[in-house]
Amino acid sequence: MPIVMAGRDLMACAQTGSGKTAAFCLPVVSGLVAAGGSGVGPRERSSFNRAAAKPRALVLAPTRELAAQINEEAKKFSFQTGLRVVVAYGGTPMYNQLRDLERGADILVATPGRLVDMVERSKVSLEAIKYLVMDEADRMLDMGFEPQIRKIVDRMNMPRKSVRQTMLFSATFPPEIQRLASDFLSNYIFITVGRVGSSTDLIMQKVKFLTDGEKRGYLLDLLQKQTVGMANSKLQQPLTLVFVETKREADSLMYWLYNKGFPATAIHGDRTQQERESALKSFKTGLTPIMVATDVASRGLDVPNVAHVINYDLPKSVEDYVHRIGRTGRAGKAGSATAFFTESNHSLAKGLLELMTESKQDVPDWLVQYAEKPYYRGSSYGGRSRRPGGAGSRFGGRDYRRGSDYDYSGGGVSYSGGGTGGYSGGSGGGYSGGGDSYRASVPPPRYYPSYPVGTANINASGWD
Ligand SMILES: Nc1ncnc2c1ncn2[C@@H]1O[C@H](COP(=O)(O)OP(=O)(O)OP(=O)(O)O)[C@@H](O)[C@H]1O
Repeated sequence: MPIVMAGRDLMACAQTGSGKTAAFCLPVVSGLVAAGGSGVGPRERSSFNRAAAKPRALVLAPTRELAAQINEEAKKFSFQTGLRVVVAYGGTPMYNQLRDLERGADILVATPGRLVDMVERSKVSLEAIKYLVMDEADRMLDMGFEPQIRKIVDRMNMPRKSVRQTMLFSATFPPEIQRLASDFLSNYIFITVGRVGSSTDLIMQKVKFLTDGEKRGYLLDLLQKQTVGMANSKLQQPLTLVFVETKREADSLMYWLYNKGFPATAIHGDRTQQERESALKSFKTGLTPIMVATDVASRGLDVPNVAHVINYDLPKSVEDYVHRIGRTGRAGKAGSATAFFTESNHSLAKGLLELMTESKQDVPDWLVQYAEKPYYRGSSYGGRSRRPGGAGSRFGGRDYRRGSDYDYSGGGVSYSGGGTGGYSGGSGGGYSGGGDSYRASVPPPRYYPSYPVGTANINASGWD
């Protein structure tokens, strides 16, 4: 927050569920209010003589549900400030969103596709953007989203990077994505809580070796074991999120579970937006305490009290695994995660082993053996991710501008100031950027909390 409030660009990496939303919402709201929030964002007549909203802050998110969630949070944070927060995402008719925009927008939360559409229709102008936030920034910039993001940032009249302030947030930041992301940032500070891409050790991780044919039976066992009897003698499932690879499998598993007596719903990209939202709602409220999901639900979603994340199919990269299991163990609460590992997940073994070891989990011997066995990279490379398995480079995955490890001995917050100028933190001094890299001989100033105040037991000791 102090870095953003000091006007610096920022690449920030902190574990899932540690409160990144507040970390960007509060300083943005504060900055807009300080700049004289009018309550209605400035607007102008476009060439079609229609009002174009000119938000001063833009928050981009990769999924519609996440955009909706950030919108809700941003509204809370700007309560009684007079600022208007508006959301724009696809899958729903544009009409209501446009009506909302017509009343002005100070903060616009959007998914990239719908935003491009609105800018092209002259409903939104990006020329007044002062703050640009990319949540889940590595996903925003991976192969799927990069062209749209470049279009929004470079070719839609947005102020250039030294004029606007740009902030990227995620729990994971592979070096390749950091390199790409730095195109959008100017003289930025990179701050991490814990190691880049690590998971919180509030999550108890287990991994089970299975064949594809054994998965359903084992899933049923797990669900039966965790079913608890309630006082009114009804059986109750704790909230359980089951990740699968394909949309078809999500539907098929949902029906199968339902027929076995487990109330389940499904969320994936082939369902209508209305179906997606009602699935999420019925999961959140516990009506269907089991939700089968594809990666559309892997990032950012904050459902309180998810007790168990099951990776029925493991994802292609360790980064995706970190985000998926991060749907539990949020805001200081404990959670558990079970992964079904099959022969075809070989490429993930090394990264998974490193992650589990680092977060002090019990690692089965067979996983160690798999991690040591060579595998053929070509066939296991999975579409979207830039790297197979994510193995290896994750732990080199700190600030890519630095050649070597720069974690402080305390293991908590690390940061490095880029470029010139640097940032002069408040009390205790200790940090002034100036130059490409900074290796502290003193702990950072108290100015940098290691994790949100009031959140307990998050795995980042820091100096606070
Ligand atoms: N200081 C705090 N004290 C207690 N709870 C907090 C605090 N900050 C955030 N929270 C709560 O923690 C939860 C997780 O926050 P948030 O969704 O912002 O996490 P995140 O870091 O963005 O996670 P992800 O990487 O999964 O997107 C939310 O329910 C939020 O309300």
